[in-house]
Parts: sequence; structure tokens; C-alpha cells
Amino acid sequence: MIEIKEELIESLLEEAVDQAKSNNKTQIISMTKEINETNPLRFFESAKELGMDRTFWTSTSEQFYLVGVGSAFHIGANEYRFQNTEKQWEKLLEDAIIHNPYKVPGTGMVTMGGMSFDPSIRKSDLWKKFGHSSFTIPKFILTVNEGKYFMTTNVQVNQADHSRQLANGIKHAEETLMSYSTTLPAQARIHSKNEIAPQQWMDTVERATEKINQDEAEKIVLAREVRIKLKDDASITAVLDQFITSQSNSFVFAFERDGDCFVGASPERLVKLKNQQLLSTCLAGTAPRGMTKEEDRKISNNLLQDGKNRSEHDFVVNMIKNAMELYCTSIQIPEDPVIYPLKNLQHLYTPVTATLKKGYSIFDIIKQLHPTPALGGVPREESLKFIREQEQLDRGWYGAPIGWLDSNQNGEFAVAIRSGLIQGDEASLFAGCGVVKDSDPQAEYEETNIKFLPMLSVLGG
Ligand SMILES: C=C(O[C@@H]1C=C(C(=O)O)C=C[C@H]1O)C(=O)O
Ligand SMILES: [Mg+2]
Repeated sequence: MIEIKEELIESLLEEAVDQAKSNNKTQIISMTKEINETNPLRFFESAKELGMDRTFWTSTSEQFYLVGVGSAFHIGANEYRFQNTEKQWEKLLEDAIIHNPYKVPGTGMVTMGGMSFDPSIRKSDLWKKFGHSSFTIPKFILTVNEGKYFMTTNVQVNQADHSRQLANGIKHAEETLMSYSTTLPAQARIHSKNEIAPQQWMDTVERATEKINQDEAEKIVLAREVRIKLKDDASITAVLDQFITSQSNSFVFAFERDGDCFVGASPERLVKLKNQQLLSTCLAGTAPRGMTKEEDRKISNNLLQDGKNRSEHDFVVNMIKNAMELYCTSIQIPEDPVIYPLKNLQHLYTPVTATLKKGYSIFDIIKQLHPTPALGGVPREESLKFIREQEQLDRGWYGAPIGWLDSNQNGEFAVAIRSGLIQGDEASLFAGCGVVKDSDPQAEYEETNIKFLPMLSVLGG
């Protein structure tokens, strides 16, 4: 059941070629059709055949997937990256021919991408393939939304192109993407694990606590890195497969850039926008899961009442509340947090809902929110300065906004935690924690250890 017939595709492409000729420049065209049930992970795996970078996004609490293949158009930005990205995206939408008979979020023209945590930092070699802001409009996107399946094809058409040839090329690529095998690859196992300077990291936590006790800051989030060597090249499909089955309440994502892949399963929503309705999340304060139901409930109750964790959490709530007041009306935030249970740990969680004021976009919100005190600190500039000077690593895209947007103003961004950069048979994993006045370096170290568990376990550790 392919709803747009081949002839329609060809005539849309013909229209694009004519446009390109009359404007004397390339024309971007986006065509969405409904397709039969398609397995997102197998689609992702088949895309390897095409040798293009892939992008994956799902929310494990919903039936929603986006799988992007290749890049028909790239939006990069260094300075003023939020404004620049938004400007380029809007221009693209204005110029594009968009054929999308569906009103479903995640269909039509969609861009997927992310940013680095801190654009003022000179990129290290590790992150050289990941720009400070890098969004793609994939050549092909599979969208799964509430039991319906859609395929969008985005093409840049030149004056000299022939619609028949373009249509044949698309048909051929689609056949490859749909001709998936029934078995998914197995995961490689971990060969060795190298914690980068744990003692030095605990010393940095100590210094952050001293700074806070001298009233120079209130909260500083510090991250550390674990370097992994695998016995074989990692299978990104296997990583995603295991995340999807094991990490409920999470955003499972993968962004490939020239073979390197940033993956993770983040429980932290930054912002979701659907029909002008905003949803954001305050997530901070952490405890392990109990071995039994009873023990688990005891840990949850302690976490809810623990002053140190509550203060980590409240900094985030206050900041998000203030940020929302600038751009939103009808802001609703519960008085007290609840428990957000995950496989390996539990967090304090406060949801925020609001209505976006007319004239503002999701970019305004991201710009205002990033980094929240869940990943930066309070005050923002003081804590960022401490992180820049004292943290012994390049966070790259870890801790930064990643997500997607569609041509109907729907979109969702998560904060890229519980994540790592996979490079063939090696990987760098990242985890951090909120340091406040009564932080104990050893306890914070142990907290980061449980935050590494999701990534370690999907890498066969
Ligand atoms: C920084 C991370 O997580 C953040 C820090 C938390 C904490 O310190 O309690 C909890 C959730 C996130 O806000 C991470 O997972 O790397
Ligand atoms: Mg913490």
C-alpha cells in the first residue's frame, strides 16, 4: 500500500526540476507517503547498505520513531547557533516544495540533529566529526506514529536533473531500505575499560564543593569519561535494540557523522512542542534501585525527603520556571517532585507544562534552557567557567540538546545524557552529577558509576 503512485513522484520531481530551472538554483523537495508496517530497527540496519550516515530517535514511552538515512541538506552553525539554525531552517521551509497530505507529527519535512554542550570550547580530536550545531534533513525518513508508517523522501534537485532518473534512484534506494533481513546483528563484547583519572575527578568535586561553600556558586555539574575497547566493531543497531527493550521512559537516539556515532538512552526531556503546547522536564537528584520492592520503596522515600538531592532538583525547577515565564503562558508546575524510575537508578522528577506564546519557536526555548542546572549549574556563567577550567574532558554532544523538528512546528529535544561516542571498536562514555554544598566526592563518584551502567550494558559489558 504505497499511497503516492510512481507517476505522482515523478510529476512532483518534474515540478522541482522546472522550479530549479526558472530560479537558476537547486530546489529542495520533500514528499511524504504512507507505507506498510516497517520495522524501524531493521530499516536502520538496511540503511547501512546505502553507505550513508543514519539518525535514529524514539521515545520508549510512546509509539514514535524517526529513522533518517543520509543527508539531503545540512544545517550547520557555530556562532549564534540557535538563531542561525532557526533562520536556515525557516528559509529552507520557505523555499522547499513540501508534499505532505498528513498532519501527523514527524511527517513532512523533518530535520534531526544536535549541538555541542559548550560552543566556546575548542573541539578536541575526539569530537572532530560533530559540529557545534549540526542538523540534517535526511534523504529518507521512516516515521512511525501511533501505529501508522510513513516514508518521506527529501531531494535536492538541479536544473540539469531528469525527473525519471531521480524517481528511479529513489525507488532503488527504497527497495534496499525495505529489503531487510529478519535477524539483527549481535553485540560485540567489552575487551577493556579505562576510567579516566577518577581520583583527579574526585579532587575536582572537592574543589567545586569548596567553591560552593565560599558562596561563589550554588551547584556545579561535573562529568567524567570512561574509555572502552571492544572485541569487535560495535553494532549500533544492537545498541539501539537493547536500549529499546531495557530502558523504559527514555529517548533512545543515534546520530552518525562519517562513521562515528553518538548514541544514548536519555530519560531527560528538554522540551516537546506539539500544537503550541510545551512540555519540559526537571530531572535531577539520584538514587540506585532496590533489590526488592520493599527496599526500592524505602530508597524512593528517602530520595524524596533527602535535602541534598532536593536542593539539586530545586535549582533545576526554579531555573526552568523562570525561563518559561519569558516565552509561555499557563505554566503549570507541581509543588513537589515525584520518583522517575529507570532500570538502573531513580531520579526526582517534576514535569512542566505551558503554552508557547505566539511569535516564539522551540529554538527560543532551547536557547533559554540550555544548559539547565541539571547539566551546567547555578549561577550558569560561574558554573560553566568552572567546568571549562576544571573538567578534564571535552563533553562534545554529551549533555547538550538533541532532537528533531518538523515543518508543522512540532518537535522534541532531549538532553543527551546516558550516552557515548562510538568509534568502530572503541567508545567514550560520559556521566556526570550535580555537585552542591554537601556533596561527598566518593558518593558522587559512585553515583556516576550507576549512570554509566546503561551504556556499559548495551556494549556487552
Ligand atoms: C549529568 C547527568 O545526569 C544529571 C544529574 C543528576 C544528578 O546529579 O542527580 C540526575 C539527572 C541529570 O540531571 C548524567 O547522567 O550524566
Ligand atoms: Mg546527583
